[in-house]
Amino acid sequence: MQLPAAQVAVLEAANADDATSVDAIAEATDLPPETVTGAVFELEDEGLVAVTERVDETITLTDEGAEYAAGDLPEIRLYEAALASGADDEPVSMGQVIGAAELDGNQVDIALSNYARKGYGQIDSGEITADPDADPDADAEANALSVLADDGDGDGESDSDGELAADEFSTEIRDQLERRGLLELAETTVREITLTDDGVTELMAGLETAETVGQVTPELLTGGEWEDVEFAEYNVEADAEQFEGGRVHILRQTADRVKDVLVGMGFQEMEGPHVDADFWINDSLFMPQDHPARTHWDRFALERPTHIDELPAELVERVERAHREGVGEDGEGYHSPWDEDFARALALRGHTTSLSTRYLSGREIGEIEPPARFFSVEKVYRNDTLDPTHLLEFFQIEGWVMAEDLSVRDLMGTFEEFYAQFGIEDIQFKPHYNPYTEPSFELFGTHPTTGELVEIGNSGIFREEMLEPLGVECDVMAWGLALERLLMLMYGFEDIRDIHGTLCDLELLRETEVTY
Ligand SMILES: N[C@@H](Cc1ccccc1)C(=O)O
Repeated sequence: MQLPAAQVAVLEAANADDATSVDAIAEATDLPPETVTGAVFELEDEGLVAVTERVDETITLTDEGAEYAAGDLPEIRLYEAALASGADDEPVSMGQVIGAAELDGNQVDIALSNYARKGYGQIDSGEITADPDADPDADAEANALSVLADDGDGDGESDSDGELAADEFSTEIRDQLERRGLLELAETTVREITLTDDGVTELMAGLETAETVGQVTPELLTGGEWEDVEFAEYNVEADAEQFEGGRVHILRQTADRVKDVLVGMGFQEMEGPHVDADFWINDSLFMPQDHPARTHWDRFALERPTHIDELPAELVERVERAHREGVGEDGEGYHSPWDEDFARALALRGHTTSLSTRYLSGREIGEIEPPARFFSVEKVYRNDTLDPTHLLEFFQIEGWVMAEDLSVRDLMGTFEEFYAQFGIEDIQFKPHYNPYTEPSFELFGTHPTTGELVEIGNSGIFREEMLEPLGVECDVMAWGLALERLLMLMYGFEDIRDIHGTLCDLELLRETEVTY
């Protein structure tokens, strides 16, 4: 019988009396396990081998688990230090015992949260006692860790007796250690094969290797050889190693989706600099120069160059006048200093409303006639403190609508229409204050898992004091929404750092489907 090389090798390595695992065959034949698995399925189809499958659970120590297996669990170190300082007699100060146990950082928390649970003693108002009868040698978790560490190759089988290490301690202990992040459980499918009677017969009759081709190469094609060779068949059902390919980050995918939605609602995209003059970021928005958001604590200034070369002189003059005197008959300015040099300072933009003022001023694409709608989905930078809902940079969904007569109903209706496209139907509004809008509203949505209200944006109708110097004569309603917060509402994660930075949740990034 003629068979492809891999199948011949597998048949020769298999046996009629004992089941042989795919891994053992791979080792014996020097073929990759995927190739062996493929060949095994082919041979099973041909009736030459019988295949059995079972799911094995393997246990591996994490780095932290291995560290404790080699040394001691933090709670045991705490207990031993407590004993050594006489805490079995009378309570001793926690600080002293922690120091003596040489526990650092989060190991202190780990020790404290397991100490009383395991009966090593009590911790109460800064003092610790040690139970003289507790026995670290009988600590089931420590013993399970050392069984696993002895296993050496970490394949979940103890080397000495070939039995599963998992059987040597209870599932409660195993689950506890998994919760503590000291071990990882994984399931693998083990396939074993035996030769069938037909398989034995064919083997005895002698096998020949058929020259099959697994891959089409340029040489095969150009030389015309492809016409004569026999191609190996694909088995699309065979297990294969899983490769995690690159993919577009869900934040970027959602940004693209937001752009599609806004374009669908008739908006045009704005573009502009990440580093801009304070004039465009703040002054042209009627933001007083002594506003707290303009202090060096909040903004990322530029060291080189520090100032923009040029600002439109006439516009600067009008903006300055609005700041000093206000606009219109009853107008009131800020009565505070206004300095052009301050307006020329460069910084990373803290909002993309700088793009809106650039476009509204007519400097970007010329005078804009109503009705008009513009948007951007771009990065902004703020010197905030990092926490679960704040990053130093985030994406803002900026937008504005220019028309003759706009009201708060138009603003709210636009948000309802926009968010509904992402399945968010319960937007709430709260009156707010911005120097450049009147009225102003903050937007809130409900977090899908915690049920908490999450601030998702800020909006309003631009004031006369801002629009008049820019030369805009009709109404403009505008907003800045946080893309990351929209994502939180869509996918239910609670910490923005799950999708950003070194602590991000890779599984979430790999598996989340951006649907709309
Ligand atoms: N610039 C505001 C958003 C906003 C834009 C336009 C009008 C009103 C509000 C912010 O960053 O929070």
